[in-house]
Amino acid sequence: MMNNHGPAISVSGLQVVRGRRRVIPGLDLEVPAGEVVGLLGPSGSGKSTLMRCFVGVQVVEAGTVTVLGHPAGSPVLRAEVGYVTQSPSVYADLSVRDNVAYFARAVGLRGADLREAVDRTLEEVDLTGFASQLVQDLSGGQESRVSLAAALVGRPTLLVLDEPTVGLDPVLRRDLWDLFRQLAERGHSLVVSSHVMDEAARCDRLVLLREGRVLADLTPDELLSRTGTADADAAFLALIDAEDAPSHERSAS
Ligand SMILES: Nc1ncnc2c1ncn2[C@@H]1O[C@H](COP(=O)(O)OP(=O)(O)OP(=O)(O)O)[C@@H](O)[C@H]1O
Repeated sequence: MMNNHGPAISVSGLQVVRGRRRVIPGLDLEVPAGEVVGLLGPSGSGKSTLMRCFVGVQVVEAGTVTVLGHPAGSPVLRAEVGYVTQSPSVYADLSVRDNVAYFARAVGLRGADLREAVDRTLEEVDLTGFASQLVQDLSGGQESRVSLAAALVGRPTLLVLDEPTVGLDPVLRRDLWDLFRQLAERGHSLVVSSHVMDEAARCDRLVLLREGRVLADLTPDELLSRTGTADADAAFLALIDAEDAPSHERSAS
């Protein structure tokens, strides 16, 4: 794991144009190291685009994105940043184990270290019983866990996970969030996007995006106390309503 004493990610003056739309008009953000940071926001608010900037696969119009002290996408970050997109990124005609072993090899693991890392990771994503099955014969939720295992196996310093719990049942979702927590306790940094507001409570920090802007950057407790609501869904709606209210109403409340 890379030694880095600064923030996991630092974004300054970021602007992104996709198609003909300025989908991120100017964004500043600091993601602390060693925490689980939830990236939340409505569909189209820019979560995936921002994650693409973190991993250096998005063309940016202006601004800087610094990851573990290096420009996003630098070759030195290749084994340090794990990224799981919304669409599966594994090989359908290989077995679960061969897929995970392939990604382990790609980050330099060999021999007994490789076997141990693959076994441990399959266990963590609850796929040990499916190790020899071809990916094309798995369910959607199982396949997305193979993608997660592929990103996890090299124990990257930073994990960027785009909606990793979509399509999973409540037990698996809970187990994965427990795993994210354990990884953060061991010093890894995680950025996890989600539509599911009840997952917000499991994060150390929340970044709420709206139309490519940071609407709020706070802890789950701060979110609830600032909005006076009982759950993250209601809190998010309250923040949006507050932003949309005419300014005289906002200052009166
Ligand atoms: N390839 C593309 N070309 C043009 N516009 C795009 C492209 N991909 C995304 N966009 C636009 O960029 C904006 C942000 O999209 P993005 O996928 O980052 O949002 P999101 O918050 O991840 O959404 P969701 O939760 O639905 O996945 C949207 O307005 C979307 O229409």
